[in-house]
Amino acid sequence: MTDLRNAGKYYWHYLKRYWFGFLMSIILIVIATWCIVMAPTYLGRAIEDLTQYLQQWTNQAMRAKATLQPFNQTLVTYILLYIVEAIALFVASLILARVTAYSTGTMRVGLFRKLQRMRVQYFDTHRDGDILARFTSDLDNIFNAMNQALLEILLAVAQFVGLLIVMFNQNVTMAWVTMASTPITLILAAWVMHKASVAVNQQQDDIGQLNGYINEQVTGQKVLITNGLQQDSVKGFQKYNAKVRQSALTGQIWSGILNPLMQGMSLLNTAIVIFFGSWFALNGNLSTGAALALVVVFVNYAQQYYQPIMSLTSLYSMIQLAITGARRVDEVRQQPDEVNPADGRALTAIEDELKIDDVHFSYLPGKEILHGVSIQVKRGEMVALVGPTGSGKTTVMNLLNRFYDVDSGAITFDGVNIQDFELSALRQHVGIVLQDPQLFSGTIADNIRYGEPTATMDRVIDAAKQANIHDFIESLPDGYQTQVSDEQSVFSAGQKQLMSIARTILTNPQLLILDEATSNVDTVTEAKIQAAMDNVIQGRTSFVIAHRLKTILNADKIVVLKEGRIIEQGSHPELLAEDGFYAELYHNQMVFD
Ligand SMILES: Nc1ncnc2c1ncn2[C@@H]1O[C@H](COP(=O)(O)OP(=O)(O)OP(=O)(O)O)[C@@H](O)[C@H]1O
Repeated sequence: MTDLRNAGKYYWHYLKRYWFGFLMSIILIVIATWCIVMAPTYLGRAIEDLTQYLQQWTNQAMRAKATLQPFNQTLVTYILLYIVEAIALFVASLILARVTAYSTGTMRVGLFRKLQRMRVQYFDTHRDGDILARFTSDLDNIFNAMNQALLEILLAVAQFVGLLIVMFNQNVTMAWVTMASTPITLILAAWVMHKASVAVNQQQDDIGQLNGYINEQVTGQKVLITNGLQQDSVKGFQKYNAKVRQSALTGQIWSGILNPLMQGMSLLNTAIVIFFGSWFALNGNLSTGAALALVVVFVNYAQQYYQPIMSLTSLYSMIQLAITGARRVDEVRQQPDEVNPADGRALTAIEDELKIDDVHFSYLPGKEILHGVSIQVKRGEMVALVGPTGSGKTTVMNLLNRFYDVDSGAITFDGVNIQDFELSALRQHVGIVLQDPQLFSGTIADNIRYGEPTATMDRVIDAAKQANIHDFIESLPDGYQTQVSDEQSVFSAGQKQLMSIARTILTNPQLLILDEATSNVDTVTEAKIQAAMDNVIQGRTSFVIAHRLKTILNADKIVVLKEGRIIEQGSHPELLAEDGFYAELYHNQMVFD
């Protein structure tokens, strides 16, 4: 029920933008419904007219007065009602198709915009495939249901209300008889629908997990091949697939029961109406024609009465998928946005110093990762973060540009808490070169100017030169205009790293964070990356997460992290003299190098 209410709110949020079209289609649907529910009364009247005509015609004295004119008139009205109904429904369906296309289009854009505003935490804790499933299967389910079911739902509701009004207008007792089976029908329907909705919810979540698994296995294909895990991968897939199959089957069975059940109830209801109608006709003081007409009209109503219920139940699995889709898409919509201060301060430069002051941080409540980390960096200095895996180096980086916010303590630029800066200004001045660089579809030039799309070609080339990748780009047949998504252009990890360094150089950040690549690159590329990093670091305040210590010997300060605590801090010679953890790490690495 909560799902239904939330889905209603979700749909209304988008439909109300197209209220005029929506209103027009509702008006047309009301007109069509009026025609549908009025038609049986004209049928009844035609029967009465015909009976009267036959009675007069069979009576010699009255035969001269017998005329078919009223019967013909009623019949023409009856036919006209169906023509108007057909036209009104056709136009309503055209308008609704347009409303659906536009509102689902807006939903897709809304979801994508939301993804761009959300906190990194969401992406860290949800699998890519599951996020993708919300764009694909969930939004498709919403679109299909709106396209095919919206008209039916509106029509069913209008028809139901219209029918009640007309029935009670015609004959109150017979109206109650027609409605007699409703409570038991509703109880049965609610029970089956509840069972189906549980299964359909499960089905969509299982599909999300299956997509997550496929995504993971496709991305990690090389790891699978090198470890000979293809068979295990298929087994894993079969496990997830079996879950989807099972929940889809359960959902289909429960949804499938609903329609035959309602058909059965409709037949039962018609039988009740015929039985009571005949009894009522025989025992009442109606003329034969009126009694006959009453039974025919209410048998017609009894069938119409269940029609809205049946059309809703036949669409039930589609509607349930759309309700579940709305829940899953709305779940994303409800996620908190990144926190941007109301009157954020502008950030133009780090003039003096950057300070990480007694920072405590946990990704998950109760599981602290950083326990009181303090680092002070003067403008233009280079700080290297070293430490065993899982010691918290990346976490410090995540806090510096507010991927996450500290639990306590503060990070300040020239004494101003970074949480007080305008978020976009902060991000603009904190450049990050990630371990695993990402290229986007477009040309190499587009990729280098990704952070500053208006940069001139001269600046792009200059950045590429500083990043030691210009010669390579020039050697390509299309140079800077080479499409990176082209199947012909597959770049090595080192080349991607260099392009990503060029991209960062172009944005000219005040603070630079380099997550040193751990991937194995050849020694020539390694030297190029090192030179590019030296270029980009030159004169800039920078944090380097170092895995190979020989790359950070010149750092102004080396900070050694272990289990989220700083255990040593100083320059390379100072730390060697201390002969502690760093010295041991260094000597061990030197042996291997
Ligand atoms: N998004 C997250 N949610 C929960 N815990 C996380 C998350 N990211 C990292 N952690 C945990 O935080 C701790 C520190 O991780 P972090 O990535 O900062 O280490 P690191 O020093 O950069 O390691 P490495 O050298 O392997 O990259 C680890 O125990 C890790 O499991």
